[in-house]
Amino acid sequence: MSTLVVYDSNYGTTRIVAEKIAAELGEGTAVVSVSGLTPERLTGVELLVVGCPIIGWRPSPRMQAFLAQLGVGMLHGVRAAAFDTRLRLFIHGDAAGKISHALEHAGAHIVAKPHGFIVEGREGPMATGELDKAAEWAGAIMPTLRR
Ligand SMILES: Cc1cc2nc3c(=O)[nH]c(=O)nc-3n(C[C@H](O)[C@H](O)[C@H](O)COP(=O)(O)O)c2cc1C
Repeated sequence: MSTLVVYDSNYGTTRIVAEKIAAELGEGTAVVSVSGLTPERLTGVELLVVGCPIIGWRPSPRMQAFLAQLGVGMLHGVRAAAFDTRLRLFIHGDAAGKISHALEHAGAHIVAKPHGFIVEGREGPMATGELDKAAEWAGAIMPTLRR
């Protein structure tokens, strides 16, 4: 299966989560930054996982710009899931849900509930146990692919 993890990251924390998820999804899973990425890179991808930090209660600007390039139906036949990294705030906003919605709008079949992983501070690191949760979240995607 052709699997791609696309991430955005300002301080490197979300990249670490993306790499953890990719490792869980199996050998051969590619991990790419959203910077400079064009939708053409998604051609042939069967499983797409997308994640970024929450910035100002929504997906990071680079991720928003990428998602805006996805045309309706462009992800038809692609299975997809989304995550974000966020602070432990009372009002933290959301990126994972919004990414998931955008992927679905582009035609993807969503295979996991959007999930937010907690960072300790703006520049990271991940809060204790959150990388394990990321691995668990990714691991739960695999059985859905056999359906
Ligand atoms: C300008 C700015 C705005 C942010 N806004 C939010 C926010 O609205 N909600 C939240 O939970 N975290 C917010 N954060 C914290 C980021 O989510 C955090 O920096 C990110 O998870 C770290 O991941 P990274 O190392 O991949 O950049 C903000 C961070 C920055 C720099």
